[in-house]
Amino acid sequence: MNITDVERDALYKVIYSRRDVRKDFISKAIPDEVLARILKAGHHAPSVGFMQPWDFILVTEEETKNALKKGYELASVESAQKFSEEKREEYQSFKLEGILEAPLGICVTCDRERNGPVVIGRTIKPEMDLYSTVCAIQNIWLAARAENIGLGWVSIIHDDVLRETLDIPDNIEIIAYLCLGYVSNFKDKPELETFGWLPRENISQLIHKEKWSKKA
Ligand SMILES: Cc1cc2c(cc1C)N(C[C@H](O)[C@H](O)[C@H](O)COP(=O)(O)O)c1[nH]c(=O)[nH]c(=O)c1N2
Repeated sequence: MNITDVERDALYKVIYSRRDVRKDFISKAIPDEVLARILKAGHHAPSVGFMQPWDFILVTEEETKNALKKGYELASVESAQKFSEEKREEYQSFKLEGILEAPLGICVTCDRERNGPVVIGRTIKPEMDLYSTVCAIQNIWLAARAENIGLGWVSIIHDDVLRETLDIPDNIEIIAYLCLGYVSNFKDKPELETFGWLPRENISQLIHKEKWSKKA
């Protein structure tokens, strides 16, 4: 099956216009069939040895979100201490989660024992199952954008808060908590770029020819 030029352009449009979204969520519910498409896109990600180690916990209840938001707030205070004094205030001014505002949360986990213990491609680098799960997350992120749904990744929260609140067994690795919902707009650039926190790296500085020491 060939991809047409129009289809190719649509894919790049989705890639370049995807954003990490933490605000501007609107109250429109995500229809079940749309969510099913997004999750199926995640489930069709590549995975080491076709291990498919992921699970998706869907969070919609206010009480659950409130518990996670509390966890975020504690972790955010803890995180702020790690920044230099001059950066701290700016860090604290950023909105880095949309746990309560987003209608849907998805916790993505990795079952490190699934289809194991010996998995093709994971014998030498066991962490490949974690990376596979991140591939699923990227598919979800892009599929959500293609559905005009914003998604924000919240990693400023301790695993034990997610584990206890969502009843996740000890042998299951927690990879991400994602906040999803329709939004009033998608920004053109990463917020951290707009606010001058960091610029986008120059890609030519990241491409090496044959050896690390030789830049393209
Ligand atoms: C693994 C991981 C973890 C996080 C993120 C991303 C990824 C990949 N990002 C989003 C991140 O800040 C964002 O992707 C970059 O700033 C680039 O912006 P766009 O995603 O292009 O909009 C993110 N953002 C945020 O506000 N709170 C967070 O806890 C996190 N955590």
